[in-house]
Amino acid sequence: MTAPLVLDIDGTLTRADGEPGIDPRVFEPLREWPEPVVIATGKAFPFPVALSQFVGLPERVIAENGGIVYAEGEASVVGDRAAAETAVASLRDRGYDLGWGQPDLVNRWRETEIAANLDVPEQPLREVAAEHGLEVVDTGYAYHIKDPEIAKGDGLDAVAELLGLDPSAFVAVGDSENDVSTFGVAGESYAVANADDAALAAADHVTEGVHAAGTLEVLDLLR
Ligand SMILES: O=C(O)COP(=O)(O)O
Ligand SMILES: [Mg+2]
Repeated sequence: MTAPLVLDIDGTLTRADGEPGIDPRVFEPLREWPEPVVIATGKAFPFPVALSQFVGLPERVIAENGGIVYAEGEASVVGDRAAAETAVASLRDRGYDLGWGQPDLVNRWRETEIAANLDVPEQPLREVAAEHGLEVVDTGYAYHIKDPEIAKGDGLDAVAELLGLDPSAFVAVGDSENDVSTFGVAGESYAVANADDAALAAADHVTEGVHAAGTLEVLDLLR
């Protein structure tokens, strides 16, 4: 039976062959999906909006790990970037930067948290985050310096309410620790086979395929 979907981007809609980018095989089934499709990502707000528009989906997005939620024409911004900025200032004092170079397209449009490259040493990053009451979430694509009270799962509650749906009606697919809260809110959850230990442990099911191949499996199962 089809169900509303909540889908992560990186590691989940990405190409199964290890090449960069979204797997184009997901475009058509998502565009034709008979129920709402919510994109829930750690990326800054413009990225899931653009993905939705290019695929031809109504924009229903959870961005910045729950920091920004948009659906049915309504946006809400939870939290602000200022605390993460002060943590990053401490990081710079210790001689490190965010590792993206300039211009920094990862953080340029980010409103509620800041992301660091995985090349940045983890220990000083975690120390400066903790000094400012923040956490570091490792998505396998970036370290996110964020408010521990903000999570994709709360974003799903908010989007479901805007859609007039029970959050437990959703089927979730994801690949990393930033998807664990989504798995807790959705009624059914799938980790793709490439998922990290936290996502594998939290999911109800694990797909055979990696990345988008795993997500396509879930779509086939539900149809
Ligand atoms: O932005 C990241 O680090 C990962 O993004 P994702 O939540 O879509 O996997
Ligand atoms: Mg991911």
